[in-house]
Amino acid sequence: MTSTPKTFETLFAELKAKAAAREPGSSTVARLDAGVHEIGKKVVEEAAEVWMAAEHQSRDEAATEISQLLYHLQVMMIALDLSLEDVYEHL
Ligand SMILES: N=c1c2ncn([C@@H]3O[C@H](COP(=O)(O)OP(=O)(O)OP(=O)(O)O)[C@@H](O)[C@H]3O)c2ncn1[C@@H]1O[C@H](COP(=O)(O)O)[C@@H](O)[C@H]1O
Repeated sequence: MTSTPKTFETLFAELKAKAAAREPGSSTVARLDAGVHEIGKKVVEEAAEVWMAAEHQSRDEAATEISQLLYHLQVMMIALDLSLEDVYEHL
């Protein structure tokens, strides 16, 4: 059985559901509990890793770092109770 590829939207729905259920063992729940300051540090760390990978590593490594940055941005959105629409309206 093949699984459906994850997208920005499906990952966000998954993270929202885990946060709402306070799923045991979820790293997302732990990051939300740590708070906006800690989430913000991860956003900055992953952004720097995107930059370094873009300049010094492979396209695949850059894609991996970009995926991690997108994840941490989504965690920040949930911490701030922002919806996808709240962000999309500024695109
Ligand atoms: N897509 C991601 C994802 N991207 C990045 N990360 C986290 O961000 C970290 C980034 O890697 P680093 O090299 O910075 O690792 P690190 O320095 O050890 O980071 P820390 O864990 O110490 O903060 C990873 O180790 C993961 O903990 C993610 N954690 C979870 N997801 C997805 O989120 C969903 C929910 O996950 P859980 O909440 O854990 O169930 C699942 O579909 C996961 O695949």
